[in-house]
Amino acid sequence: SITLKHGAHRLGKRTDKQMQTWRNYGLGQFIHWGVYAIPGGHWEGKYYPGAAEWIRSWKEMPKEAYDNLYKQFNPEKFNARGWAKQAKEMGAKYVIITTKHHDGFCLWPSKYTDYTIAKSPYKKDIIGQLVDAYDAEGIDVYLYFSIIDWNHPGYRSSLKTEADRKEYEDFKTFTRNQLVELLERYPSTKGLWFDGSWDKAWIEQAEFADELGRELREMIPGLIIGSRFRADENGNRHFDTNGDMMGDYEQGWERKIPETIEDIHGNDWDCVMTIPENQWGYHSDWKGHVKTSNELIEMLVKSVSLDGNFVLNFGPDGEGNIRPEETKLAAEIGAWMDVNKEVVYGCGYLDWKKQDWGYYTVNRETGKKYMVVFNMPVSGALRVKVPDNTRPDKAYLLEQPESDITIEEIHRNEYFVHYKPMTPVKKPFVIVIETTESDADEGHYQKAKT
Ligand SMILES: Cc1ccc([C@@H]2N[C@@H](C)[C@@H](O)[C@H]2O)cc1
Repeated sequence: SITLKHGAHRLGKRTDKQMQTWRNYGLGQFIHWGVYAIPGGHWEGKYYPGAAEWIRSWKEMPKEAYDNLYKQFNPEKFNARGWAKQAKEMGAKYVIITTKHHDGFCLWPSKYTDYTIAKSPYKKDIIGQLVDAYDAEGIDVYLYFSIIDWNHPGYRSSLKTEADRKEYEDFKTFTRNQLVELLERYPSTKGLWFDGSWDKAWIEQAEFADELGRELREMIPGLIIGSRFRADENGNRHFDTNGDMMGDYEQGWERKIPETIEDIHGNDWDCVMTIPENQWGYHSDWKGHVKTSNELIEMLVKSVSLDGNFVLNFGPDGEGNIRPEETKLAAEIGAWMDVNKEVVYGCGYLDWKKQDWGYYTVNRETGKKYMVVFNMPVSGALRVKVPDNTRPDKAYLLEQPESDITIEEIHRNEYFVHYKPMTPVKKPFVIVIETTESDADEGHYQKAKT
């Protein structure tokens, strides 16, 4: 590997308490809220086919009109306590809230720009109310911050001229000032979720960004920052020139989930996911597939089974309401978590061969192993392959610990867990499997000669 000044400053996973807490969350909530919720994906009767929070970039949306929307922003229905309560009932352990998206509108009264909630009819600090409400529910708060800021005069996506560079220096100072301001105003923040860091102009700022990251981490010891924040001095993002991850967890899994444990390269990671195909901010007319709670629970469990966190996005409307579709899904996920949360919280990857019926998770403290079943085989026989020297002794339904499910040995290190539900299975369910570590008994199985 080569020597880098602004590459990864740590190899391997962080082992401190704050990061252990982060690793054990399992389920998080993303909130995308801002002035883009007012048009909600439409403008003068026209339907915007893109992601609602990007409507300002739509050729049909006059920039002037968008940039004046904040003068109408007065979400009277906004109730931070209600949002936090709903997230608690869903089972979210952390929340990531947009403080400022690419449009540059600040949901907190920043003193570094007038384009903030303080200058809207609503006036009050939205971030402050959300931080207090989620803290009160015991849900850890993380702040989303977009480096891209279409409102700031010094913002550039690339630096072509000396004038660009001069302007961009102001933008860099502004960016730093806002981040320091956020951590000063909201010291209970556990981490920053950066977005909009792919511009060439920002990629050239390896030294500045590295120094800024150091300064922010100094302000809140243990602060957690993902791999999307900065590039190294060779313009490499997420992974530096030596292939080492920059930041505390990988932020590459946006609307996608790794397939195998090899895909995560031994790093912590989060998957951030939308309920429709690709809407983060509020769009009043979702098109295409809207995910069901079964799909979202499977994504959650799949993420946990591969040592990641799953963060589900909510896009409140211009009035401050969480829309009915999201409320319904939050309740369905919460009902499932009420019964099955122990397969998510504090759990991670079990190195048993993945089977078709679903996913294994294991509690990192207790070693308790779970089979989370999504696909019941017609035979009722759930195949389980165990490592050498491991023997499954007992299996029972998490919901009925007295249930005793038959385990049949069918081959060396291979078993059928026989379970035929009495009633049709409508939601994923969990079988706890207990094992004994036994010495290798050769057993009577013969390998085929081929
Ligand atoms: C191409 C693209 C740019 C920005 C995004 C932003 N990242 C998500 C977390 C949302 O904030 C979305 O606007 C998504 C796709």
